[in-house]
Amino acid sequence: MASPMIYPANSVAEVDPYGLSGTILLDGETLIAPFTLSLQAGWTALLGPSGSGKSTLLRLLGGLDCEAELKGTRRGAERIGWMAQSDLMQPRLSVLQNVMLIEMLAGRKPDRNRARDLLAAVGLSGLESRKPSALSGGQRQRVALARTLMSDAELILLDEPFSALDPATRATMQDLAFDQFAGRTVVLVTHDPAEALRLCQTIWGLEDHQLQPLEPLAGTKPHDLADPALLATTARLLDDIRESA
Ligand SMILES: Nc1ncnc2c1ncn2[C@@H]1O[C@H](COP(=O)(O)OP(=O)(O)OP(=O)(O)O)[C@@H](O)[C@H]1O
Repeated sequence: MASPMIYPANSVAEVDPYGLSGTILLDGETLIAPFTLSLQAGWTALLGPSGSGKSTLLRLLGGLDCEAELKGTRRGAERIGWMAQSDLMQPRLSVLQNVMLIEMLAGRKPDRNRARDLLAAVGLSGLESRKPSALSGGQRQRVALARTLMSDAELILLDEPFSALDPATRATMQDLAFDQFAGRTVVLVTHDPAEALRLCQTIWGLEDHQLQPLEPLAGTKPHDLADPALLATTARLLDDIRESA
């Protein structure tokens, strides 16, 4: 039998470095009641209905500007990889320049070959010189994903990154992101129970101002789309969500 892993008490912060705890207030009212969110390497989902506060929680975790206020503590990263719900495309820049934008803004020399490779990986080869206005919504979302994949930050925050994609492309992009972000700490905001179960080792449900742990699906991620356990657990989770709505 393998001996248990023992961490010295003062190394806890290294093991579990990111998190958020406290209460989130919006206009003086409780948006999210007292909670503790502690993040480990790997994928964590924030699942919940529209307006429950998922994006707000993600923004606060990233230390980004927000209407809401955290009464509590944040353990964030110095640098984050951030994919917003809106694609944040710069309309005057080409697709390729948009993929390299974060590096350019940070004054780093962008890796043009990597940006091209990532555009190919998201299925957009040949569109490098187009302007964002000449792309479909799903194509724009894939440009935004390629831009986030350029990040070498340890903490990656994804706000509904696959929402505009057709089911086949969505699964391919989920697999790509899962592969590319291996070893990092990823927080995924989603409405989709199947997406959360397929990718995430930890799932938090946000509803009625409460953040509560939900049971993830055991086994190696990402789960096959046709995995019977994934289908059955998704159906059960959807039923639970509909019952509590
Ligand atoms: N800029 C803002 N000013 C005032 N209230 C805001 C602002 N942005 C969001 N809110 C409010 O904060 C609450 C939480 O919004 P948030 O965007 O975090 O929810 P969400 O769960 O991410 O929703 P969705 O799934 O629809 O994106 C909502 O009641 C929303 O109306």
